[in-house]
Amino acid sequence: MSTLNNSTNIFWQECPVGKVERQKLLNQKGCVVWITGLSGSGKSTLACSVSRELHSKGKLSYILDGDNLRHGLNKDLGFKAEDRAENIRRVGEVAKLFSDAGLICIASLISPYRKDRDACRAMLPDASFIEVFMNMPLELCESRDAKGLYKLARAGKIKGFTGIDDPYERPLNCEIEIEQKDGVCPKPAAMAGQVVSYLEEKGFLQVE
Ligand SMILES: Nc1ncnc2c1ncn2[C@@H]1O[C@H](COP(=O)(O)OS(=O)(=O)O)[C@@H](OP(=O)(O)O)[C@H]1O
Ligand SMILES: Nc1ncnc2c1ncn2[C@@H]1O[C@H](COP(=O)(O)OP(=O)(O)O)[C@@H](O)[C@H]1O
Repeated sequence: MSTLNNSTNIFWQECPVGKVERQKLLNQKGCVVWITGLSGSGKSTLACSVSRELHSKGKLSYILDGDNLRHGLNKDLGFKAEDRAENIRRVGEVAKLFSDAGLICIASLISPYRKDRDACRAMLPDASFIEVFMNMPLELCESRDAKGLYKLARAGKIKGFTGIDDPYERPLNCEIEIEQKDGVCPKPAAMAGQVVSYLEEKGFLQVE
């Protein structure tokens, strides 16, 4: 029987060093911090700030940024729903590997569909998928328009832009929500503090 076109006759190879041993080495627990939200909501800013804060505490993290991964791993994908689903699935699988390696993996993607995010959650061991919702109003994201994409979307030059003519499904049960206080967005360090405090409280930054 030909095995050229499918993944049959494959076997799981056990590795000599396990996740628990890697976590001991690093004195931290592997997990995935999954940041979701509109373009311009501050996902990358938060990811960078969390990573920097963790680094200063001697904790190893790695950022998987949607925009960056679309330059390589996901360069064959566009923005229709099935491409976004495949984008999220692949990043979920990569995040799972980083988490298994013992790292705090910070994934920063719009990830607009609840079922795609939930599928990533289901790939990870219990409680190690930490969904962070950048709950920023569209008006704020659009006013920032750091890349000029909202302007192009409003002009009809980009079709299917999230929040304009493509959906964004808000999380129903996220672990962390970042939102404005009295109409003001918290500073990046404060947003990162919220995430790092959560990781500390849940015991991800040390092993017993
Ligand atoms: N149609 C459309 N809709 C949304 N975003 C678009 C689109 N076209 C290009 N971009 C740029 O792609 C970045 C989002 O990539 P993601 O991989 O995070 O998207 S997704 O999770 O698959 O929905 C997004 O980056 P961020 O602004 O950092 O979110 C945009 O720069
Ligand atoms: N907490 C914040 N306070 C002020 N400006 C912010 C904050 N977070 C992000 N920004 C700014 O908003 C713009 C979009 O942020 P970015 O992190 O690129 O968003 P996203 O990754 O969700 O597209 C950037 O110019 C960034 O400097």
